[in-house]
Amino acid sequence: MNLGYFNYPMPANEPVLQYAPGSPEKTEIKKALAALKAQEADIPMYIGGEEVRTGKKIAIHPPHEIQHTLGYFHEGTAEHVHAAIEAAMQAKEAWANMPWEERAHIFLKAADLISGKYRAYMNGTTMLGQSKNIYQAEIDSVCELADFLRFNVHFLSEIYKQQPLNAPGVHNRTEWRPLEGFVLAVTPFNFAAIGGNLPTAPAMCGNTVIWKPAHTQIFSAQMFMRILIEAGLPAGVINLIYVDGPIMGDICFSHPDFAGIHFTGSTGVFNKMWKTIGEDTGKYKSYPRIVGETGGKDFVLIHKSADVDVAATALARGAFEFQGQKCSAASRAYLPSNIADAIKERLVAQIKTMKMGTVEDFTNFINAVIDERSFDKISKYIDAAKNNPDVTIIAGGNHDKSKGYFIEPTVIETKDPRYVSMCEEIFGPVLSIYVYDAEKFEETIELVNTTSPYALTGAVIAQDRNVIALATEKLRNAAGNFYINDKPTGAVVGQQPFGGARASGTNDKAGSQLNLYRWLSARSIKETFVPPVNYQYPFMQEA
Ligand SMILES: NC(=O)c1ccc[n+]([C@@H]2O[C@H](COP(=O)([O-])OP(=O)(O)OC[C@H]3O[C@@H](n4cnc5c(N)ncnc54)[C@H](O)[C@@H]3O)[C@@H](O)[C@H]2O)c1
Ligand SMILES: N[C@@H](CCC=O)C(=O)O
Repeated sequence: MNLGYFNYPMPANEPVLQYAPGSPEKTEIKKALAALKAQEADIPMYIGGEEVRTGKKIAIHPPHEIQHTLGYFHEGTAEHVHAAIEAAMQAKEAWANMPWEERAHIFLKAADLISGKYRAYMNGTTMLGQSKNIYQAEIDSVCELADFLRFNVHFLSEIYKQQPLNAPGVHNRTEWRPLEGFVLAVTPFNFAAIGGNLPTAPAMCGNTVIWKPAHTQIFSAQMFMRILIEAGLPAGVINLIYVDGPIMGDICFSHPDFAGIHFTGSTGVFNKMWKTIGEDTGKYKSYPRIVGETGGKDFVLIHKSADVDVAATALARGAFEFQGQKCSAASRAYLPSNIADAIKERLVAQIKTMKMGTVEDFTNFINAVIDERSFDKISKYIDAAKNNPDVTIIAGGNHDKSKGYFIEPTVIETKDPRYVSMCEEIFGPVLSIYVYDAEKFEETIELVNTTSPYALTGAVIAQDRNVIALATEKLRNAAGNFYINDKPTGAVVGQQPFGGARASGTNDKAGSQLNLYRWLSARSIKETFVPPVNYQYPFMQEA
C-alpha cells in the first residue's frame, strides 16, 4: 500500500568526536577497548539469518600486539558460498517488494546505532582489529559508515523521484528495479566503512547480497553485521561469509544468477575478476554490473609559490595517517628546488615527533601495518632503497615485527623520478620524493601525469592562482579526487564523492547517486489511456 511520498532530505555529516582528555567519549572508548580485550570472541558467519560455525577457527590478533588473541572466526568453504547464494536468492522477492520507506528505515536505524549505542564498539573493534588510532577509527567506522547509510537513503529517494515526461493521453513511469540475481560485495581490510558500504548500497536498492570481507577486517565487519540485524535487516538480505577469495570467485562468477560485483581492493585482483567475468558472459542471465575501486599512487605536486608549512603538513598527514594504508595516501611528492630543503626539514621534524605503538596509548600517531605479508612487502621496498646508492632515506627506514608489525614512517628521496617507489603502490608508511627544477613546473605536471598507471587522488600545493588553474586542468585525468592546498586523503561522504579512474577503478563514486545507479535496472512503462483502434495514420487519407 502506498499512502504518501515520504521525504528523506540531505542529511548532515556525522560530527567527528575529539576524544579530548576527560571527555565522555574517551571514557567510553577506553571501557570498550578493555572489554574487547578481556574476552575471546567467537565469530560466526551469517547465512540466511543463521549464525554458522564451522569449527575451523582462525585466530584474530591486533596487528600491534600479535601475542594477544581477540577471538576466532569460523572459516567457511565452497559449501557456504553455495548456501549464501541460495539464501540470497530466497530472500530476494520479499526484500524487493518491501516498501522503500521500510527498507530505508533499517539503514537509518543502523546509522543511529553506529553513531550512538555502539559507537565505542564500532571504534573499538576497528582500532584493535585493524590497528587504527581513535581518530582514524572514528572518521572511518563511525562517521563515514553512518554517512554512507544516511546519504545513500537520501540519494536513492532522489533517484526514485526521477520520472519521465508524459504526452497527452499517455502516462509514462520508470521503475527502478533491483538487478535480476544476487550481488557480490568483496571488501578490503583498510576501511570498516567500505566494508559496510559495499554490501548495503546494493541492498538498499532492493538487491540481496553476499558479503566477503578481507579476513583482516572481520573483527569490525561482524560488529556491523550484528548492528544491521538489530536494526531489522531480514534474514538472507546480506549474507556474511569468510571464505578464501578464489574459492568464492570460482563459484559466484560461474553462477547464472550472478548479477554484479561491488569490489574494493587491489588492481590485480580486480583485473582477474573482470577477465573471469568477461570470458563467457553467455552463462549469466544478464550482463553483470562490474564496479571496482582499486589501487593508487597518489601524488602531491608542490609549486614554488607554496606555503612551506602547508606542504610539509599535507605530506605528514597524507602519507602517514593509518600507516599510509589508505588508497588515497600521498605516496609520491614533487618538491620545487627553491623550497625543497625547507619542506624536507619541516617534514622530517614533524615525523620525529610521531610516536608509534599500540592503539590503547592515545599518544601514538602511528600504529602497526595490517599483517605479516604486508609488513614483509613494505620492508622489502625500504631495504631495497637502503641498498641503492642512488636513493637516500631521509626519515625512518626501520622496521620490527617482534611484537607487532611496526614500520617507521619513511621518506625516500630519489633523483630518478621513475624510481620504483615513485611508480608502484606500496600501501604502507613510505613516501617517495623527487626534487624538480622550480622553473620547470609544466614539465613536472607532465611527469606527474605519466609516471604511474593509477589515477585515484592527487594534490597541488600552491598560492599562485594561475598555477592552481593550470594544474587542475592538465591533471584532469590523473585523479578522481583532486585537492588544492590540502592532503589527498580524508574524503567526506556528500562532500567529495570518492573514486578514481585509469587503473584505480571504474570511478563509480562510493556514497553518491552514480554508485546507486549501478545496482538498479530501470524499466520504462508506457500506459495509453485511450488506445487507437485503427492502424491508419491521418497522412494516409485522401486530400
Ligand atoms: N579505490 C578505493 O576506493 C580503495 C579503497 C580502499 C582500498 N583500496 C585498495 O585496496 C588494496 C588494499 O586492500 P586489500 O589488501 O584488502 O586488497 P586485496 O585486493 O588483497 O583484497 C580485497 C578483497 O579481495 C579478496 N580477494 C583477494 N584475492 C582474491 C581473488 N583471487 N578472488 C576473489 N577475491 C579475492 C580479499 O580477500 C579481500 O576481501 C589497495 O590496493 C588499495 O589501494 C582501494
Ligand atoms: N576515502 C578514503 C580512502 C579510502 C581508501 O582506502 C580517503 O579519502 O582517504
